Amino acid sequence: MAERIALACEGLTKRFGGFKAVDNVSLTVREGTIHALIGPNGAGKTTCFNLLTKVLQPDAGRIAYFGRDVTRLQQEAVARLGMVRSFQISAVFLGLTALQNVRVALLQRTGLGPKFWRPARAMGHLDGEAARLLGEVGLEADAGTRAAQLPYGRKRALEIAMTLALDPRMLLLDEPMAGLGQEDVARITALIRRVSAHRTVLMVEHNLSVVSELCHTITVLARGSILAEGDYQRVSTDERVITAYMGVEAVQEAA
Ligand SMILES: Nc1ncnc2c1ncn2[C@@H]1O[C@H](COP(=O)(O)OP(=O)(O)OP(=O)(O)O)[C@@H](O)[C@H]1O
Repeated sequence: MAERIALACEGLTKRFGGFKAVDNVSLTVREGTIHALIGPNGAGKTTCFNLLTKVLQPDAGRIAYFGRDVTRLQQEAVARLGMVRSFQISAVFLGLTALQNVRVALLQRTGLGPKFWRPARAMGHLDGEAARLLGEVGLEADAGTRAAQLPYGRKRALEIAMTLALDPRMLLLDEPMAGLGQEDVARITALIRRVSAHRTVLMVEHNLSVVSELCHTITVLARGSILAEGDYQRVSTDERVITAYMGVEAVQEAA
């Protein structure tokens, strides 16, 4: 069977004033793979990710999701097509329990988001599904715990459960390991691998050992352009990639 392309962009460009933060980037994310966007600081990863996730509009280029042109669609519209950017920890309601937070995300999927201040009884039918999603991320025992009380790694897992509540076919994760300690990194790595079964994942990630362990394809950006692409073995031995990373380190050391 022919391999399908989940997400593709062509000639993606974004300027801030006269500066091109993303310069003519074309990449394809194959269905069912975990694909990473890496690169030294200031490479344009976040800008590129924000373009792909519809937070920013490109100045040039086009984006296709499963063959459909989504370049001009809003974030909510692409989410309805199954392309979902992860909830940020800041989007978690700290005063609500883990279960209630997932319920809020489920309401968003059903289009009832803005009306979620409704009697608890009226939302009870969502609790089964919310509990199942908490189980999927290993938080079943924390269903009744207020999000404020959850340790950071568990908040990250809750964030993933809330993202899964939107029933994504493709997950877009923005630095999922940021701020996590060693043990949590291992847990969240395993969790992403688990939830990526039957889904496609694109992630921006600084932690290269996680990238090497988890990702099938890696796109390396530097100065807004693609420097190299391939599996970890290939990109990590690419002279241009080594120079790009070392160059930045050398500049930082000298500063
Ligand atoms: N809103 C903006 N206005 C002006 N310049 C911006 C803006 N956003 C990003 N830039 C610039 O674009 C370049 C790429 O930034 P971006 O945040 O995309 O890089 P990055 O690879 O994600 O970096 P980091 O790893 O440090 O997060 C940087 O030089 C940055 O200063």
